[in-house]
Amino acid sequence: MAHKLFDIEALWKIERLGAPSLSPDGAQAVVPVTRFSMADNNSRTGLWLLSTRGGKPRALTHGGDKDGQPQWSPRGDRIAFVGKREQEGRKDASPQLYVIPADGGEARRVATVATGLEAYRWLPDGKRIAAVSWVWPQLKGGRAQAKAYKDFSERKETGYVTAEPLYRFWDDNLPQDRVPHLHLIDVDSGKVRDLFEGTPYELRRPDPSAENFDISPDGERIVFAFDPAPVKRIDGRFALAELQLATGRIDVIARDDDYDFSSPRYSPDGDRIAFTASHQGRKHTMPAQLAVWERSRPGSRSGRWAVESEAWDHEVHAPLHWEEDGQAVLFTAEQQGRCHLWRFDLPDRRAEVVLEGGWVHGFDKQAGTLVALRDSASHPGQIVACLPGQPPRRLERFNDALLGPMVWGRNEALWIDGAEGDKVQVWMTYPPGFDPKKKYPLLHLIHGGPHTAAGDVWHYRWNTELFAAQGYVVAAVNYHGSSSFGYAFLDSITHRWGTLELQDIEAATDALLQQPWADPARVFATGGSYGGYMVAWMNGHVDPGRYAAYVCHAGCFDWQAMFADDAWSWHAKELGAWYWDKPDQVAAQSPSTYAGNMRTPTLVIHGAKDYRVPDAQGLAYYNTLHARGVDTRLLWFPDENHWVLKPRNSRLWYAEFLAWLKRHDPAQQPARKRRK
Ligand SMILES: CSCC[C@H](NC=O)C(=O)N[C@@H](CC(C)C)C(=O)N[C@@H](Cc1ccccc1)C(=O)O
Repeated sequence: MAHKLFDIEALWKIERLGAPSLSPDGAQAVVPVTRFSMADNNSRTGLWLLSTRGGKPRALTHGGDKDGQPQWSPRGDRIAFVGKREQEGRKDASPQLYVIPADGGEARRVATVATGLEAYRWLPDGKRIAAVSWVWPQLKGGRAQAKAYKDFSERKETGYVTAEPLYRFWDDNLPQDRVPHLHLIDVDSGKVRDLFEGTPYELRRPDPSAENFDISPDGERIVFAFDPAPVKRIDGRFALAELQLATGRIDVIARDDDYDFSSPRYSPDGDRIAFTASHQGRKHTMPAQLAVWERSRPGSRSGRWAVESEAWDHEVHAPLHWEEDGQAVLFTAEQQGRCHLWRFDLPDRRAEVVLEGGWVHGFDKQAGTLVALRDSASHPGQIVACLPGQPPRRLERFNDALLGPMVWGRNEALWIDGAEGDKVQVWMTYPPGFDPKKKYPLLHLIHGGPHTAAGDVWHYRWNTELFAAQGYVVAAVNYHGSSSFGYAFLDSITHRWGTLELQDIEAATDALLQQPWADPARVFATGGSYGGYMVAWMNGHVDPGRYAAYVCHAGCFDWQAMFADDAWSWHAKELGAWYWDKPDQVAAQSPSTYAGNMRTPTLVIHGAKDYRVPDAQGLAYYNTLHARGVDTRLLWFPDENHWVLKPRNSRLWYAEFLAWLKRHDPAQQPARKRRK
């Protein structure tokens, strides 16, 4: 068999799988599968059925181009999903809810909601669905909403007016006069009722998802997380409320102004609610922990809550999933650059790994069968099933024919001595056929966050295998501040951004340059977002010549100007000051302050739709380097956000990135230039 090197064309041919939903008997999973076209520069998502008992995957939907969020009905006869389709001559202007028989057939639009539908959950009777739609809260009835939506869509003005502190998020201009309400939809008649109409309640505005609410097993109540503050901010502290479906009555059941609550899930008997609680009053960096609210007595509207995982130094990720016996909760959590699926035993307050990562991104469990979406640094997402007493087994081979003939680089985690005398983890990917007796260039990929982690995970935008296939030894340092190494490590950089992280990256460079394969003239550092901040910081702090070139993608350059972004209050907490109170403290943590030292060639990349790190940051850095006569180049995307997501733009991104490294790699210069 001919061996091929992994490249950008192959990367975009990968079929990307989404989170699975299981049938109630656990026999089948439904998953969204997205295929991209480099030629057409777009993607289509369809739904596939995978048997957990054996048998080939079957395509369930064909009609739409973005069929997502599939969920099996409680009786197992139907599958709901959200799509934008054309049916009976009517094309959806906004995403709508569809149902399709689980054994195949035609999908049917359940209802037409002018304001569109997003996240949803089935009610246990299988006849109703609770779904989120953004509505004008002062209006009453679907007709008034539809008229307002039509007027808004057809208006000729493009300007937005707002007095909100949270008016955009990532790349989304949050619809300033609309708020996310829960609606109840009758699946047969298509009748829709706004459950929050006439109340002050709304779901969370940034990305309202199905994690924000849950339906009781008897179908009589809905618990949801809401922000009790009259003015909604990005760092709101959420409480829990319960709605009685029969009467519409809403009771606040858990509120503590020191805590932020999220992701409530009813226990199988409906008398307890698991949720995540982050002790924001103690510090803004506090992780989400597992908490449980317990009803005072069956049927009661009052209860008490407690944090259950306080002694377990891990952040709990939603979704939460109760085990059938009500004794334990499943969720994912990171540990040392991996993300496993855990089972947290409530009586013992003890966590154990149920499915190891790589990285577990989504899962479901029904009737004793578990399915999960899992990837690693050496393969993209795969669906695996765990049947009782059996090892995990793959349910599909979507990408095997494409990726099987490729030669892959080896991945491993090393530990080095980093800042503060701490051991620091470095994820390495070596070029295919790596020979330690030969010389190789070293490429740092510096992760963002800062409170995220590089790890055993498949990345489409910073793909370590793709860079390794180009001959680089790739190093991704989990510097101080990274998640997955405990709270003290994560919080260690607060109010002193840049310092410990730089020591860790430099310590990794020192340690790797000791290796016989490392070529000291061919060391590069690149990063995105907070990783982009770090390479700009390095340009101002590290002697020129140590790194041959940098690549700064969506990097933060000046924290005062970063006040224009969507998360402005969060930076002030991380930096330790508002810029008007302690301008020196903020300036001391800004790369722009050290511009006078910057001499290393830098490729600057930014997207104009980036509201998280506005493109003025990248442009200011690029202009600064020009003004200083430093070799620089700008790759600017008018239509991309914080992340470059379109196939053609991604191909351009990788091409420019690699060309920049090559241009500054002494071993890749024409012989005449090298002799000079
Ligand atoms: C409430 S704001 C949370 C900020 C978040 N940090 C997480 O640790 C974040 O957006 N960080 C940016 C940089 C920041 C503007 C200084 C960042 O580095 N983003 C990274 C990492 C990331 C990925 C996914 C979700 C959140 C962060 C990136 O976009 O790649």
